[in-house]
Amino acid sequence: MIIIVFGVSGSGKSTIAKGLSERLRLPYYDADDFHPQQNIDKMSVGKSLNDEDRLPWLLSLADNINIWSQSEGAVLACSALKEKYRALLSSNYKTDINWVLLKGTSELIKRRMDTRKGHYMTSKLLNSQFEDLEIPDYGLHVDISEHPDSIIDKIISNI
Ligand SMILES: Nc1ncnc2c1ncn2[C@@H]1O[C@H](COP(=O)(O)OP(=O)(O)OP(=O)(O)O)[C@@H](O)[C@H]1O
Ligand SMILES: O=C(O)[C@H](O)[C@@H](O)[C@H](O)[C@H](O)CO
Repeated sequence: MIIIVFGVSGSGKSTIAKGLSERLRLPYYDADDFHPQQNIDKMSVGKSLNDEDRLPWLLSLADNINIWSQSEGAVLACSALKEKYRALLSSNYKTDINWVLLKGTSELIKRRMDTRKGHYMTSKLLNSQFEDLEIPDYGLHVDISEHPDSIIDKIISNI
């Protein structure tokens, strides 16, 4: 089984994907760990990524999803903001991906990001993340205002 937890920066993807992987006993991966260094450097100086920056990253993730789907499966935390990014992520993979969108207001997410320590991504880029986000009409959409445990329970009972 492949689950992709997606949404804007700071929406809780890593927190929720990690928790889901523990509960479901599936390996956890964070798409942040697959960015080329130049993407990390760009975000670290407060510049948002464009389609060109994201392409090699998405292609390498698509290859990995293909590999994971043939072994133990995975829970992947990945922004996957645009429809064409999600199409790329699923292009090598024959069966359906379980898409889980974390939805919340920019005020709530900004508050959480501003108290998060030691992360290269600050809330300065949050507006551009919301501008890029294309909300699909498929997948499970979950409200992030609740405690992570209740969000994880809700996801598990709906996938
Ligand atoms: N449901 C929640 N309730 C309260 N705090 C939360 C919740 N989910 C996440 N957080 C906190 O919000 C912050 C952002 O969460 P997290 O790092 O998991 O988001 P992310 O989407 O993975 O971010 P990024 O894309 O920038 O890596 C963290 O400090 C995390 O502890
Ligand atoms: O598509 C993107 O713009 C990136 O994936 C970002 O979302 C960051 O990687 C992440 O949010 C930082 O942690």
